[in-house]
Amino acid sequence: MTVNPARKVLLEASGITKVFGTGAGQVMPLKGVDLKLYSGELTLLMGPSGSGKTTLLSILGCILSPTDGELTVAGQSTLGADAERLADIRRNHVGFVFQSYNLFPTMTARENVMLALDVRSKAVPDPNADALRALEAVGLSHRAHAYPAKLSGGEKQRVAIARALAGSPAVILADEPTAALDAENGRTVMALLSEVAKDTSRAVLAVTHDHRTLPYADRIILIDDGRIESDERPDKSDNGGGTTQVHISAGHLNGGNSGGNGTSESKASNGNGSAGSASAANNAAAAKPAANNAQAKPASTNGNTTTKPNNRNRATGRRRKKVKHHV
Ligand SMILES: Nc1ncnc2c1ncn2[C@@H]1O[C@H](COP(=O)(O)OP(=O)(O)OP(=O)(O)O)[C@@H](O)[C@H]1O
Repeated sequence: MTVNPARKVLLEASGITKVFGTGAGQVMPLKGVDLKLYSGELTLLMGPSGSGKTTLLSILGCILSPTDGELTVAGQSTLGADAERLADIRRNHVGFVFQSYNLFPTMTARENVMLALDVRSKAVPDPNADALRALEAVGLSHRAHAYPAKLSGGEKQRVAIARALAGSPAVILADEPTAALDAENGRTVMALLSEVAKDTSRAVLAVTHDHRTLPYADRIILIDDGRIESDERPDKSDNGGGTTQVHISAGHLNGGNSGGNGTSESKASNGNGSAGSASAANNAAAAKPAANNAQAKPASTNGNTTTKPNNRNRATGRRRKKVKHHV
């Protein structure tokens, strides 16, 4: 696959290590990760359970600090940053999308998006108009006044993407964005993320176990035991029949799916995966940053984990993730 020579590095991680605990209970989920995310690209991060994906995503999103190594997001180094500075970088430069959507149930789609604008620290003259533009960008302006309970799973995830886009962060990080969705909605959401990633001022990284996401990737990174094992740009070729073949030479794509050792080839169909909204995705750039520094947290979770017993996602049967939730 050809690489756009004009692409910019929007996130750079160098020598990232992470240690949890001490003594006999110590674990090191990341062992020196170097990674750059470029503008205009959708990158997938895949790997076996426990390989460090969530920990890495949390560090890249300035939720966790690395034990060692340096992270630069949109030109801002986090080296030596205290919690407040990290939060500031996160609020202004990172948008998150979670598998469980994390919408406030008592707020409409528009209000959920406006809330994200509130946490950005630049002023927005008309947050209402900006929120509506972000919803238009994901094809949901007609659902602006609907409450989450009245939205389908796919619509909820599209609202979550609008929320992530609000304020035009440089980096969008998605944690298993299709895991709770059926095939059609999963394709719609991936097509939308793929469109979102085409913006030349934005990079998108999605952690996923879902092989249905492969056709949308510009780049696939495999992590295993805290180290990057491979970093490839899939050979995307459309056979003309609406099926995109994605070829990657990774031996352990994880999730119990690809199987085999040594080289394997993953193929996935994207069908016609139309994101009715996708063409307008760039318009989300119009959703401008806003005023106060308040950290919005989902009321239902108090900003923390939503992991529940037997709370498994529809596509993989895996337990829902435990990454802290930030708007
Ligand atoms: N807060 C923590 N304290 C101690 N150990 C942790 C903590 N968070 C993660 N770990 C450990 O770090 C390792 C990597 O975990 P991580 O959640 O990053 O993996 P993952 O690739 O996201 O896994 P999965 O696909 O199952 O979600 C695991 O061994 C996990 O138990």
